[in-house]
Amino acid sequence: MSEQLLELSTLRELEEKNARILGPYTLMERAGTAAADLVCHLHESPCTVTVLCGPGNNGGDGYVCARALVERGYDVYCVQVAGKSPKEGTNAYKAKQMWEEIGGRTFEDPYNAPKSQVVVDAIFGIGLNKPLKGEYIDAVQWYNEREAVHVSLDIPTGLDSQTGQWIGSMPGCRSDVTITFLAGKPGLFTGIGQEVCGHVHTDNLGVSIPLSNINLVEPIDFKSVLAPRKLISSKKDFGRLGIIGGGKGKVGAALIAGAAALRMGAGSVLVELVEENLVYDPGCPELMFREKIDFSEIDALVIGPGLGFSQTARQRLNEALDLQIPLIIDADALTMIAQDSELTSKTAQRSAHTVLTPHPGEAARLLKTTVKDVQSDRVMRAQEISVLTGTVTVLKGSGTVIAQKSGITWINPTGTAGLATAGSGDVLCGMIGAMFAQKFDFVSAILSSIYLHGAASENIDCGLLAGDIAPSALHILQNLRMDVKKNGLKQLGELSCHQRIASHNFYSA
Ligand SMILES: NC(=O)C1=CN([C@@H]2O[C@H](COP(=O)(O)OP(=O)(O)OC[C@H]3O[C@@H](n4cnc5c(N)ncnc54)[C@H](O)[C@@H]3O)[C@@H](O)[C@H]2O)[C@@H](O)CC1
Ligand SMILES: Nc1ncnc2c1ncn2[C@@H]1O[C@H](COP(=O)(O)OP(=O)(O)O)[C@@H](O)[C@H]1O
Ligand SMILES: [K+]
Repeated sequence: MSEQLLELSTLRELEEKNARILGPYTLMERAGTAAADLVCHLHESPCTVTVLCGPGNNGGDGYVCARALVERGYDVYCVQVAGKSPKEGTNAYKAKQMWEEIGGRTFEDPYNAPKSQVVVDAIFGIGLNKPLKGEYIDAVQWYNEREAVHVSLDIPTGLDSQTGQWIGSMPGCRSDVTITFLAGKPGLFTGIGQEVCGHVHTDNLGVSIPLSNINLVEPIDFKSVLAPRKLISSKKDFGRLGIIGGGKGKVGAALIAGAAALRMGAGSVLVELVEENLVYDPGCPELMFREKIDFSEIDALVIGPGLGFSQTARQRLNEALDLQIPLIIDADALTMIAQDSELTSKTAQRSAHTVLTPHPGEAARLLKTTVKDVQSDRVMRAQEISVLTGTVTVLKGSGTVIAQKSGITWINPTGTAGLATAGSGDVLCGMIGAMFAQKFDFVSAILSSIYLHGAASENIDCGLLAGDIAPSALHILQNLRMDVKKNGLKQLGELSCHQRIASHNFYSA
């Protein structure tokens, strides 16, 4: 099963329930100890560590972590940020007392702490409910400026655990690693979350986690795509994808999508260019061109890349919406739907699978709002689009959100700024189309494409060409298929490909 991401209200319920079952202080002791384990893993030989502690339970986790590290021979200092001690009688107060009982040293000003190899952010966690001010901002600045390994407990201070945005206008802590407790939170993986959390380790603190509507995409979510192909098979078995694009002067997008679809295994691809003429693409001679695709010839359709807004484009979109085959709607086709309420309701009435792949600008058009508003709560906005249009919505960007109208939602953890290059969205819709043409179940078709598209950019943050993405995604897919063939599906649940790449990169640095 993939990793569950819990919303704030569920986390609070879980916290209360387990405090009743286990006793109020147990989870804090487990969280702080898990954090100490992680620090020891990151820096095996004892070193100097400074822990910034806030006034609440996040700070309490920090004091426990500090004590556990001293017990293992580390030289540890705590900073009571803003001079605020935890309230008497709270768990955090108890944690601080136990820290003092072992002779732990606490400063009020982080600048008095000695140079440290590891700095720990235990200022605020999920309880932050208003913008940081005064000495809290100073402490965050101190943290970010240290030349050290940066570790956040539960969530980087300042980040909204739901939305992945800073609370208020001031930026918060930026970390190399975040150890998050009980379960992941959506905000760690979307918006600026992915950038400021570093690698995220989840520790469930020995507690069983309830099923959630929000999950992280992992290879186990698309196991049907990971089965090897049968030896005896023909191109017909892998379906025929149609792609409609090619508005005036915009031929490239449909060709990029078509080439990506072939790479990802579509048996064949037909391209229709509504306002341009091409009989042959020298860059990808495998593509076949049709003046007008006969819809009875195809198994799935992508419409939108470079489509333009001509009368023909609009008419083809209208016809496409009537089809009873999977439909992937991208780019200009999304804008047309956003601007025409009849097209929107026609989209919502479709009975076959429909996938919308808006970037934040297109999402804003669909919801008649601003890009800023879309980015302020990506999970919520993706869910709103999927309810409005009755589709699966893929809200692209760092931490792509995939929302079904039933409310089931995923966040994709793969991808880098290397994907911020012309045509990478065209590649994605071609990849999704290819998976539908091959008749994988719709969840696997969508999640595999998004995951592999992102993973193809791993370790590359610039200079990637759109045309590089699908070959690299295919390589990763082949490796995953080989892994599954050799070791079975079980190991996928234990360690995702992304985690494997990520942990390898970080720990080997
Ligand atoms: N949920 C759970 O079951 C567990 C929670 N634990 C820790 O507890 C944390 C949550 O603890 P809390 O609810 O005490 O919250 P925090 O420690 O995040 O915040 C503490 C308090 O600070 C105040 N505050 C909020 N924003 C502020 C601001 N801008 N300036 C000044 N004060 C502000 C609030 O009154 C809040 O209650 C988690 O993030 C996690 O680290 C762990 O101990 C393990 C178990
Ligand atoms: N910084 C980033 N981190 C992760 N993924 C990104 C980033 N920037 C872009 N992407 C991905 O690249 C693709 C860009 O799509 P889109 O904006 O439609 O581009 P284009 O119109 O050029 O094809 C999307 O899949 C998006 O999720
Ligand atoms: K924190």
